[in-house]
Amino acid sequence: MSPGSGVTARARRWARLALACTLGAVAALLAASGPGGLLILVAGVVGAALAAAGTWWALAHHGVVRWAGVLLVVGAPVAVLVLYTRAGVWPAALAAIALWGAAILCARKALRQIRRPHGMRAVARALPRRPVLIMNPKSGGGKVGRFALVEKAEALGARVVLLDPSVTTDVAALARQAVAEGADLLGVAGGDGTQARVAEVAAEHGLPFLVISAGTRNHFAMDLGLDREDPARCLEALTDGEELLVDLGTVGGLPFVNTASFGVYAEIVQRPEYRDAKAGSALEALPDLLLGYAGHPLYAQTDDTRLESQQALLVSNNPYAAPEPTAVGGRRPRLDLGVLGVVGIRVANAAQAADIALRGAGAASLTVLTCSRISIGSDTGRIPVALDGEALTLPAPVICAIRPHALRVLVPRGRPGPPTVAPPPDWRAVLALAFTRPEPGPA
Ligand SMILES: Nc1ncnc2c1ncn2[C@@H]1O[C@H](COP(=O)(O)OP(=O)(O)OP(=O)(O)O)[C@@H](O)[C@H]1O
Repeated sequence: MSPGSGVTARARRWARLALACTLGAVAALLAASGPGGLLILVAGVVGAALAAAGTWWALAHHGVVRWAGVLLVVGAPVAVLVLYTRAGVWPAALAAIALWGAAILCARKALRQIRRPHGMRAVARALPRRPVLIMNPKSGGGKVGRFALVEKAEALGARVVLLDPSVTTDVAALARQAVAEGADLLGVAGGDGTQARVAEVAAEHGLPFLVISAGTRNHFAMDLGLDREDPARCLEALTDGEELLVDLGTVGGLPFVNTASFGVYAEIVQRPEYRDAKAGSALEALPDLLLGYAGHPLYAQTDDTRLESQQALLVSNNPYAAPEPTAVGGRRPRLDLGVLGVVGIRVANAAQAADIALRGAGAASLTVLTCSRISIGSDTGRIPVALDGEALTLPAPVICAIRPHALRVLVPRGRPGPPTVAPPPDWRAVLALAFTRPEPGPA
């Protein structure tokens, strides 16, 4: 939307406040005695760049270099604070940082006012009469038992199929059998990988699908706006539900609901020790993967863009709001835009890591785009993929695509809704907003 359309007086006030705070931050820098303002600015930027470079050395190396990196991550911000104090500029620095923070908050608030209402639109549907729910008793460390999901679901008239934790069950086959026996809704209490496999069967048969947030991470449930603290609340959809029509991603013909990750992260989750000691195993493996990756880089081709020598590629079912590698636990504001989100990462040294810390999604080592289809290749015959966090390898090239509005998801009408997303502020839009005449509001 252009800033001129639908601009309200309130949006303009927030935009002007954002600009006033920005000017205030600049004034605080100028007010610092002598070259103090420049010192604050330069020391701040250098400190952030050094901390990012330290992060790179800590992740991409072993031994002494790793420890030197850790020292830099901790030491750089401390050194900046000491410098501010010794130069007597800390009050000005504090004021500048506080005003800059306020400017960003106001800018986001202004932009939120002009954004079109963006929740996914739910429609009323007849409630299911023969729902079948597949539950994994081991998911989320035993949430099925802890929240009495079997008893609660059966009390609402659902048939529950409990997975046997001692064997790996083909859940798609179970779901197909349930459909053959007359199920009119399929649901899963389990991790996102299991959700994807059963969701595909539901989509294939045009049946509604119920997501029960009984996994550990529950990213799909989060972006659907479901309750992640109490999975039992997802069952309310069986008696008071409505439907969302969402997209499904496919990788080499396999379904995914959140992400397909190629490269460094995919290599880490292939390791058998990953499930038991996730952080430790990742730290052990990262140096080889990051620095040794030159041997088998990834390349990718969309309809109009080619990406060369990528270390990691993250393909998501709809784009993330803040597509930066530092935006851990990101969110997708919508799951029904009919496009894949793609983030390509190519970091070879500490300077490029620092560039990402300073410029975020604008850094040269990051590529952020959306597309409806992407082909991913490598000079090896098979490519490791983490599909909704689960490890597999697929023959290259791997084709990722989106199936728009393929899945009907039944959600409770009283769901909490997704947490609000704060995208990075677009200052050109804020500037335009601040000086645009507001449109007359409704009577
Ligand atoms: N089809 C299956 N049959 C039997 N066991 C399974 C099946 N799928 C997963 N498991 C096992 O169940 C456990 C829980 O996995 P699941 O992915 O459901 O939840 P989680 O790991 O707690 O959540 P998340 O996927 O969010 O990390 C794992 O040990 C996994 O190996």
